[in-house]
Amino acid sequence: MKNVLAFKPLPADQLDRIRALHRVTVADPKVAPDAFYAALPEAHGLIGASTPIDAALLAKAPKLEVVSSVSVGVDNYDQAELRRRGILLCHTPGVLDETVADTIFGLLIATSRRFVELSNLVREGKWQNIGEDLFGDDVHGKTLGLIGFGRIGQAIARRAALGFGMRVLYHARRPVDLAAAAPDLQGKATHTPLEQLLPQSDFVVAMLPLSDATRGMVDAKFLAAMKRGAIFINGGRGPTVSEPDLLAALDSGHLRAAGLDVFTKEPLPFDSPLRTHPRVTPLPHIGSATHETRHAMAELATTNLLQALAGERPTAVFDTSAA
Ligand SMILES: NC(=O)C1=CN([C@@H]2O[C@H](COP(=O)(O)OP(=O)(O)OC[C@H]3O[C@@H](n4cnc5c(N)ncnc54)[C@H](OP(=O)(O)O)[C@@H]3O)[C@@H](O)[C@H]2O)C=CC1
Ligand SMILES: O=CC(=O)O
Repeated sequence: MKNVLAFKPLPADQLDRIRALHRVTVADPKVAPDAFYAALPEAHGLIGASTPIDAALLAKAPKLEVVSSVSVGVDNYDQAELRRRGILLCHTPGVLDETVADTIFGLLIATSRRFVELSNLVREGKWQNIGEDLFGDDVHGKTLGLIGFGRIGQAIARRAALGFGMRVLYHARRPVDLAAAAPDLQGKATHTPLEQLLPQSDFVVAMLPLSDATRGMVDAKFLAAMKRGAIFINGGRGPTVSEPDLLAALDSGHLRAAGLDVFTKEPLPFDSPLRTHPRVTPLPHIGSATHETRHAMAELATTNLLQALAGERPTAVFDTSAA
């Protein structure tokens, strides 16, 4: 029997799976720091999400064998330190792709058709004639530029190309072998250099992991290269975008709107201009937040944890060798 520290609450059925084999403490360091730090020195496994796990914290956990994240993105963890210590890092790729792609498509439609602004008109009792000044723009038939074309990017491309008749261009460091990875997208998504993708796209969606290479990638130069009147959506990680540069591009009228599920600082600070900007649709990082998908993520994270603690190779280990 080993010691597991859940740093976020887990669904009851997944906690039961762990409790059948191990001792479990549930303590979120932001909510119950005393209980969390009391359990840390004896913990063999950590499971949870959205909490930075840095070298100082890891130093207080000498027995740790595995960190199992209920997320696909693992930028919150000190990967180099985990690798140095030989601690496995596990995550939840694949099970959330369709749900996140739905969220991103919701943002495409909400921004282009001005859902929030027009819904507020109704709520405020200001619905009169809907004249040209309140019209939106079509989504179907337009050009989508995807920055990041991994599991989730491809699920977004599928909706765009097969459902909405959009032309799909994508940027990633390497072209994807569509015949092997996504045969249904063959001939429907084109690997395109950034400098050609940006001026052609009516919508640019960033679906990037956060790394040294992607931090600040969407900056003034990137935004200036976008087509005038285009819409920018960020579903990856906040720090891949320079928020001041994005605000400047919106305020100058160069960009028509932005849809943002992720921010440099989360929760979004109350004084952030992005919170109330009339042409920004902000969401509270809910890409994967459905009952079904959050449960599937917790289930995969639990499986990863139990496999690691049993000395087996977990289903979804994140490769920290590049850290
Ligand atoms: N908003 C939300 O709730 C959610 C957000 N996310 C975020 O989305 C990210 C992507 O998830 P997923 O699709 O599963 O990840 P994948 O690893 O499958 O895809 C990542 C993509 O980004 C590309 N990429 C990586 N680095 C660069 C770079 N420097 N320049 C250009 N392209 C790059 C990769 O291609 P290549 O390596 O060839 O460059 C690949 O196409 C997660 O890491 C997470 O941060 C995930 C889930 C939910
Ligand atoms: O942002 C969410 C994730 O799974 O990564």
